Amino acid sequence: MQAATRHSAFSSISRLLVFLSPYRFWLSVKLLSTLVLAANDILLVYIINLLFSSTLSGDKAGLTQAVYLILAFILIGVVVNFFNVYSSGRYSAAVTRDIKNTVGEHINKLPISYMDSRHSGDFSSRMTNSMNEIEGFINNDFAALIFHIFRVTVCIVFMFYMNWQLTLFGFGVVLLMTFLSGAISRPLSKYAADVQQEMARMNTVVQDTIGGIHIIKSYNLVEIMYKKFQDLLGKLMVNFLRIEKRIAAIGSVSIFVRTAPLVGFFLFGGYLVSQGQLEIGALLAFVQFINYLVQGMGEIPNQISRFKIAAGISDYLFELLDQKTERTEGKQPQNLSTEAPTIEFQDVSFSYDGKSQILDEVSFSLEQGKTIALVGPSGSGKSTVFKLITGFYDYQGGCINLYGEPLTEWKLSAARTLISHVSQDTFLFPGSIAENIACTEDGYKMEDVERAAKMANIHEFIRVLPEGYQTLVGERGVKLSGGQKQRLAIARAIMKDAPILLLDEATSALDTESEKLVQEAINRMTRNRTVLVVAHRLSTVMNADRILVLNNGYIAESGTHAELIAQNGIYRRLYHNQAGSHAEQPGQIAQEGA
Ligand SMILES: Nc1ncnc2c1ncn2[C@@H]1O[C@H](COP(=O)(O)OP(=O)(O)OP(=O)(O)O)[C@@H](O)[C@H]1O
Repeated sequence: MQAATRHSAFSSISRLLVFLSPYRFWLSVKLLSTLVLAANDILLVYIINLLFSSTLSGDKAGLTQAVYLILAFILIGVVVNFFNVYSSGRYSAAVTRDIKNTVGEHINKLPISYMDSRHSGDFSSRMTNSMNEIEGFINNDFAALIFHIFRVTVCIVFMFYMNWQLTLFGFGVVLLMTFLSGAISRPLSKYAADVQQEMARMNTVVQDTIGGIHIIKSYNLVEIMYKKFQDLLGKLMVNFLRIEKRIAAIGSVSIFVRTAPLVGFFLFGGYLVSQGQLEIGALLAFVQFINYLVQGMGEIPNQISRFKIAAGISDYLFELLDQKTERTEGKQPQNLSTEAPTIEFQDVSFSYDGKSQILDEVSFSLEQGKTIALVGPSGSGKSTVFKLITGFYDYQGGCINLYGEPLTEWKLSAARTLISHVSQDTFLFPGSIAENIACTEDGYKMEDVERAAKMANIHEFIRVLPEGYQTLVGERGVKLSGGQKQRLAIARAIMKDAPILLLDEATSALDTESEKLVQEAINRMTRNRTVLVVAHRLSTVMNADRILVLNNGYIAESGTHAELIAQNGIYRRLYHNQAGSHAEQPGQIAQEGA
């Protein structure tokens, strides 16, 4: 996993603020109430001063005024505190929801090339752990920082006004503390981002373990996965401890900062009172100011640490938002040419990593209504051809045309409406069988779903299930057999009714009955469609209008079954290898290496 690009803490936090802007009203209530609460604390100092001065001088009017002010202080505290807490509750949940929506929407638009380079656990970690931290920050931490900065500033102004010598002493300590806590808290953003990454890695291992539990158990890999988990937990602990150590150090500095000014104050303040240069009421007010000051000086470094942690986490979260999304503009499927080939590759070259060439100037043309079978050794690039047609990856050389128009000019989602892709690995959404066949956001008609299921030879199986089409399929369809999943995928493609079919025939061995049902379903599905098939079944290969043999990234042979057998090349060898070992069975032609 790449580390998130580090920005300055302020620029990272300013990205969060953009999400706060729709909730300006409640944010303003939070800020205003925070300032009023800080001002109320200053009012308390005034009340203390007034109370003592009036008591010592016997000023009854002053005493009455002090009592009224105490009542006002309590009333303001109660009412404003309510709005202070309520307002942040109002916007923080909404902001978190908005950020999650934005990030979630962005993830959906990210190109497959980016998704392939990440693990799904990484995405879920960003959506959960990172979001919890950010919610805490916008709910409380940033307002606490403003509160203390404001109160400390006002305190300093008043303290200078009351006695500048005593204030200067406190100031020296403040500067020392700021320097120390800044130095200590600087690496916190980095540690926080590291912790998030460790957490993401842990999610990844947990997801892998759960997803692959059958394989893990059957290969006795439980110990290995557990060890991986333990290692990551260990690394996480190290990072947590580093953060805790820093926070503890910051806490120790805070204790020093709390006590040092007080000691100095009492010595120097007592001297000034004894000299008659300071009133006792003013001295007590000064005590309270000092109290606020040291509280602030203790809290501000902590809040700055939280600020830096939040900045590190937002960097990590927003790194996703900085990724370029797929093309959303371009040609729509209107007035499709009836003459142009459905799919045309013109000297297409492609590499995943910019180093090893997977396709090297591949050219072919698939006419409307025809079937081309792609065969070739494992890893020769057959599935990659599909990925390029569906626009999952950008090719580096040549041109791919759909209905005579370059793919690069198509709106990608529009091009995909023309394509049904049946892959080897059928993904089943958590939901009912009917929903899995319909696969659409819009409503669907049950008779259409049933018609597709009948054509795919899966209707009889579904019909006898206790809940029929409403039966829920578990995560990744564990309750269905391989053949049933394949037929469900075929029903899905029939239901989509797209003119182009990309069919990656499953290589998993099926029993004869299941094989027959799947083959019938494929025959019905491919009728009247333009088909590009990665073929493993002999019947599919032999019935194709043309066969392309991919080898080492280029098309080594091309022709009908009869032509290629006559050529005495790779195809003939593949065919005879297979016919030799599976003379009576279809299947596995492409996998039997050349
Ligand atoms: N996302 C990816 N990133 C990097 N390399 C990849 C990626 N997907 C596939 N490859 C590599 O590209 C090459 C071609 O893979 P591809 O899946 O297209 O082969 P294939 O002919 O379909 O193989 P098979 O018949 O085994 O499914 C392989 O060397 C594979 O390792």
